[in-house]
Amino acid sequence: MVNVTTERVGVDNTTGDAISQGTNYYLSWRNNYSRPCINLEDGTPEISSIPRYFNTNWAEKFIKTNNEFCNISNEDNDNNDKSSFEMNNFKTTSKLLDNSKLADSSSPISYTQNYTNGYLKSNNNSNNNNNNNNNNNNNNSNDDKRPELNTYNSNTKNNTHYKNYHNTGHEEQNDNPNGARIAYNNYQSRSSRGVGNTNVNHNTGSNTGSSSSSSNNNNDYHSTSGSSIDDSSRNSYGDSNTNNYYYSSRNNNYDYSNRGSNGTRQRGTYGERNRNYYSSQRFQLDYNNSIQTKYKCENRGKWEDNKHIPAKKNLKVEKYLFGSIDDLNLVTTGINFDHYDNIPIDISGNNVPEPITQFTSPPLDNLLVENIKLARFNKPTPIQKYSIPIVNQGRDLMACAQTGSGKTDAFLFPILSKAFSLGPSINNNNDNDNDANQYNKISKYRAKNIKPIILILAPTRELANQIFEEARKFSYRSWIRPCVVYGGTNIFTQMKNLENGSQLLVATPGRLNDLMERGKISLSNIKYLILDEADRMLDMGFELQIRQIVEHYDMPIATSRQTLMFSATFPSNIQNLAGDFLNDYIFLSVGKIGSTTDNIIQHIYYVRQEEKDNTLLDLLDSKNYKKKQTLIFVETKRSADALTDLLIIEGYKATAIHGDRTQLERERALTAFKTKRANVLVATSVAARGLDIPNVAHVLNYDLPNNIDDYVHRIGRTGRVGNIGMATSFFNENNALIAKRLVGLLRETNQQVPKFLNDIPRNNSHNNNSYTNNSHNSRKMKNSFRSYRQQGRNSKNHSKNSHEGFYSQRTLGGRRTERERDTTRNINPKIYSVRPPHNRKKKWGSQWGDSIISVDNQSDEQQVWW
Ligand SMILES: Nc1ncnc2c1ncn2[C@@H]1O[C@H](COP(=O)(O)OP(=O)(O)OP(=O)(O)O)[C@@H](O)[C@H]1O
Repeated sequence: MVNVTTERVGVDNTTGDAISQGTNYYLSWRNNYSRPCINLEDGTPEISSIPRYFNTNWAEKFIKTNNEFCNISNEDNDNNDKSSFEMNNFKTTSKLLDNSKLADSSSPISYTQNYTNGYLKSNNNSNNNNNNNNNNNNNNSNDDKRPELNTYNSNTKNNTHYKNYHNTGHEEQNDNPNGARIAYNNYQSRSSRGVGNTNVNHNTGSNTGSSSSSSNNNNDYHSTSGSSIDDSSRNSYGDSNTNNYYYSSRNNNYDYSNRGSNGTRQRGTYGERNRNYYSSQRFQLDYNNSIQTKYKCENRGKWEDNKHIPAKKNLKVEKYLFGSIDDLNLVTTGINFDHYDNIPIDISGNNVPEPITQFTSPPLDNLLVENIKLARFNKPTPIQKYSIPIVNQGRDLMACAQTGSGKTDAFLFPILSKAFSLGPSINNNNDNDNDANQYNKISKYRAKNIKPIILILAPTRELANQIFEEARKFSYRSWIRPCVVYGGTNIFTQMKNLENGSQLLVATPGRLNDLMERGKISLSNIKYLILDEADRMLDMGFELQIRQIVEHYDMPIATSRQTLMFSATFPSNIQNLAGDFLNDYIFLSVGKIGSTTDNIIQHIYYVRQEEKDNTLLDLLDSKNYKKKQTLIFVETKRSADALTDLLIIEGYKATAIHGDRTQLERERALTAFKTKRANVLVATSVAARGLDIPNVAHVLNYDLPNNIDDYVHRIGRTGRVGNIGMATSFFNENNALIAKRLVGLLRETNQQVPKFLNDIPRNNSHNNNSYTNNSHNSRKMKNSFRSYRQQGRNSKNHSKNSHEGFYSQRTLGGRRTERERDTTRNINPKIYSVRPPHNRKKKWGSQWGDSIISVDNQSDEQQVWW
């Protein structure tokens, strides 16, 4: 049963009067409590039961047809009205408004992308009845449904409102025009048990005084507390929580206990998650600001009469782009920066030019050198020394250099410098036109002025964004306008932004293909094609998409463009494949291919699967790691959430980034970590490559990857540009496949190799199947692990930081008591974002659950979205 049903009723969009069916404008609400606001039979309002404001104001707003979008407001409501409703931005597909389905509790409501920023308020005593009625319904409701309307109605009790309420379980950026009244609530919206919701008031603080504020609000923490309440008996908690954080914690605890041990974390998640919404208001603001600035903070030069005319300096923009010297957000070079000069260089190809030693003009453009100074780069890194003259000479390049050694600028500097001095040169090459099929012609025709000359492709959204930011920095004052397009964000906004022209486009392959299919961009003018993380871009996951971009559309052929590929790892099979896209290229490798920098101190600990949590907590509390910015890698999205929950419960400022979070959440999490508002970032492999996060002191592989290259990229998030970093990995039987390569890598970089890794039979770890197939070796390996485990158990005083193993003090001495945990929580009540557990997806319908890929070792573009 559902409690509120909707049905189409014609409404005059200027007067708000209900009119007969057949108009373009529909709106419909009534609750099934047989007090219809609107007579559904003939579409006319029943004046007696329709609140006045429904007639006067709602149509002033935007009420759109076909059940897609309604924006209803009762701004005239003077709060004395009974049964007042207010809803904003209610968007749904037609099925939601199918009355018969809604009325039928046994048939799941199957709609897609149902999205509401709903806002509902009711001050009517009689709604209490309604509410009770709803409670029953809610209790009986089927979890397989997404009970938007249940939830609405369950909240028709006194003084409740929702803001930015997203029914389908995904957080969404709210573009609710109500400004300050925006707040978030996700979890309740999914709860069909909505009684607890009735006392929730989601208040941002800025909400005070708005007509939507109700009596029991005006405190950030109140919303926190209420939001995790799950049954009616807790309403009183909700009430008393109004202004008190502590109670909110108690509510969460209460939930935990009710859920049993397994549910503890889940409820924790909900609770924390809601807290996050409010504590993260600032994140949201930051995000909005940055989006706005992203498009506004420009200072463009011109290309006129075949001359580059740089724009005047703008100190504000300069500060925004280059930061100040004490800016936390900047990565600064470390004490070992000069050691880069000692790394051996391997270079092959015809006519290799001499490396440069300084950033000077020539060979670089004057403006670029000025910008490099603004970025406070004193001298080039080895990869930059070589790549700048190579690209200047017009050569293709396949380059491999250690993580954090400045590869991004190694391709940006020379291409920007060339673009600054050469200007836009329209590609008149007809070869490509001959190849162009009908589709391409259409594409060219429609893609009027969006013809970038530089295209940079990256595997993840965050990396694409980062490269864009770097390009924006170094194209300051120039005629080049960088743009970025990636999935998970509004494609129309991106298209609109592109319409202002873009000479340098950074993209993830999926989104670029999408835009190409829509004919929004033409690649006919591309002079430089760059694949960052090239080995990843050419492996099985992306190769097809890259081929599509390079070969299917109107991009000039390899001889008519310059192609550059960069990565820290380059397996030889991928090198061969890369040859397809390159023309007479130079191969450059700084240091050993696929190796890591010895600025990273690597520890490998033997940790049994079931001891990982405790060991992690011990580690994070230990002297060497305490309060350091720590990036933790796990294998799956689910475990990322679970671990983040645990850390939050234990009082750490933790947040998570993985492919199941919305882009907004991902960006917020990253911002929180970068600005040290969160000290721990739990990530899947989606954050393994390319991300340049300042001050990551410690990378922790809670789960080791199966592939050594992934390991190299992951630990490469620390120890960048000459800084010292620390990487710790938990190793156990599950990681046998990586053991041999790991030992090799540790030796190569002069790290201590733990005995248990040495003990693993040689031929086991490098062949994927040997561990399982070769029973002799398999037994040998198991024995070796067993004796090792035994040794750990017997030795309670085992050194915590021994290279041989890490035995959790918690495991040896017992877990922390509940009280200890509470203490931590109260001392450190600031909680950061996590996403609710994934099982909710399964809960909410097979259409979601079916499409979820649980192992997140894939990048964005590969993930299946609902
Ligand atoms: N010449 C330089 N002097 C000082 N800092 C530099 C220099 N070149 C680059 N950097 C800075 O070094 C940091 C790391 O650079 P970048 O992200 O390009 O590394 P990378 O080699 O691409 O790493 P990864 O392999 O992880 O992608 C950035 O913050 C960048 O601004």
